[in-house]
Amino acid sequence: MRTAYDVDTVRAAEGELMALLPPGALMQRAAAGLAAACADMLGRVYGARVVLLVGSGDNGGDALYAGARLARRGAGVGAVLLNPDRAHPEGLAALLRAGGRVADDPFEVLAVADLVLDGITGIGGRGGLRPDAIPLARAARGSNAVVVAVDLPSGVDAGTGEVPGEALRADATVTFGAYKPGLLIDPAREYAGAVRLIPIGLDLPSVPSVEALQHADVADLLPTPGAESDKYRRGVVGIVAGSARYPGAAVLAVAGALRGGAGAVRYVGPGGDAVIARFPETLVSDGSPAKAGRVQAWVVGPGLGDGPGVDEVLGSDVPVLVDADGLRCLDPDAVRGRPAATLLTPHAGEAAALLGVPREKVEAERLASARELASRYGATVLLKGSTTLVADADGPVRVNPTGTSWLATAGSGDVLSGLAGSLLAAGLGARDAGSVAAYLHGLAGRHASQGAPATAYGVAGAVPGVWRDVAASGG
Ligand SMILES: NC(=O)C1=CN([C@@H]2O[C@H](COP(=O)(O)OP(=O)(O)OC[C@H]3O[C@@H](n4cnc5c(N)ncnc54)[C@H](OP(=O)(O)O)[C@@H]3O)[C@@H](O)[C@H]2O)[C@@H](O)CC1
Ligand SMILES: Nc1ncnc2c1ncn2[C@@H]1O[C@H](COP(=O)(O)OP(=O)(O)O)[C@@H](O)[C@H]1O
Ligand SMILES: [K+]
Repeated sequence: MRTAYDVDTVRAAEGELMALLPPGALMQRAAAGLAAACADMLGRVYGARVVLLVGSGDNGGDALYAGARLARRGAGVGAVLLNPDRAHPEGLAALLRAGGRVADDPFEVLAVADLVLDGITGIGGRGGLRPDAIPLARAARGSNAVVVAVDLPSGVDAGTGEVPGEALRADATVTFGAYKPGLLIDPAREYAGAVRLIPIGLDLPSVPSVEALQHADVADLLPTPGAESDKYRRGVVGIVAGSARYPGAAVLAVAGALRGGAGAVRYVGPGGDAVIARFPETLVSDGSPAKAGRVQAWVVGPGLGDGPGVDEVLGSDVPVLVDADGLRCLDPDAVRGRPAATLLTPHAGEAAALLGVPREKVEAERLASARELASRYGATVLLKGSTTLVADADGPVRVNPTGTSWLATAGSGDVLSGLAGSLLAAGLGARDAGSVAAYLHGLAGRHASQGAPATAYGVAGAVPGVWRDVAASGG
């Protein structure tokens, strides 16, 4: 599991450790790791031209000490001090002793730099870049240099992944002690580039604020039939989806559900013929969900239009996943009062409609939006998009790292809902079902696409191969 901690937790852990160590030791650990990472990226340090963007806090101190280490190895290091009177004094002295210097003309050195270290702000930054830093960040981005953010790209919000103004775009981020949520959640994640974690010995709590499943975690959660399993014991998932206008959504949701580990898939709705034509193993009916037979979980909504079934399914006593058209006019009280888990799977537009805010606000504030929805509905919320989040009202939020923007194709959300519903029927809790489904779906998107446009149907077809790969990594 990859874990990320909010700023207060990181500061508390740093404080405890600092009390046990000689002054400055922690910053030296950070700077040593940072300098080593920069040396890797440069390949050859001797003769390399390195520019440090130095703010007024300890983030700038890290950059100055790392710059001193690179200068001692023969790099030409120039520091651009955003606030010369407040630059970290010991760090600046170390740089000057090592042969580094303060740059006279920032834009001149940035234009020819091989590597730029962004030490403007770290976890102490508030708001976006200030006006004096904006042209420097742009010049760094516009140069041929590798741009490396120290701890965080300056201007992003460490705790939430929000980018409140302009921020520095890095090729890589070297972060200290722990991932911060902003390094995993968009839009900030995009500014961070490839993230490298330098351990500095922090003692962190067992419960993080954000976590991301990795192969081995997913392998442990995948349902696997045992000797005594039969199709009912493996779980039956019911799919209420599709309409005369959107018959394909029924096929795609079933396609996902058949790959999600349930022992059987029941389809209820007007798309039975289309479903059977593609998937003869589906149990289809066109009556009401209650008459379709027992299921262990329902999926309701993909391509449903104004079709019936949402209220009836919500009235059942099994876990329910609500997606797409099922999310329109969803009554918080009806969801909150349910005796079993409810998993809502909106994209940003649907989440915005539920929250009564513009879509842009949800996209800018993904973590807060998912949490707010989860709390309003007393449900688990899977907020789709470039980074998919799975949130309950409290506890760690899961962020999915596997997706690809090729998944932004019509119908891929239908496949995801079937997949997640099937995992619910197989017995996973809502948080696990949502995050495992997002993980497999993201990888399946990559396999189906391989850098070219993918179809939603192709994504569903790629799930078994991904499942095998992931299962093989389990203990
Ligand atoms: N603690 C430790 O043990 C370790 C900490 N480590 C390192 O310390 C970093 C945290 O350092 P920090 O607390 O000094 O804060 P930091 O991020 O440098 O920024 C604060 C300064 O920036 C300013 N400022 C604020 N917003 C701004 C803006 N938008 N644009 C421009 N300026 C802005 C604000 O000043 P103001 O002008 O607001 O008075 C303040 O002076 C952490 O990220 C890691 O790199 C590592 O060495 C490991 C050990
Ligand atoms: N830029 C992106 N990067 C990664 N994944 C994305 C991106 N945009 C969309 N996705 C994923 O693609 C799927 C689209 O789902 P959805 O918006 O419901 O589409 P549809 O309604 O057409 O099925 C979701 O799983 C979402 O997370
Ligand atoms: K920084």
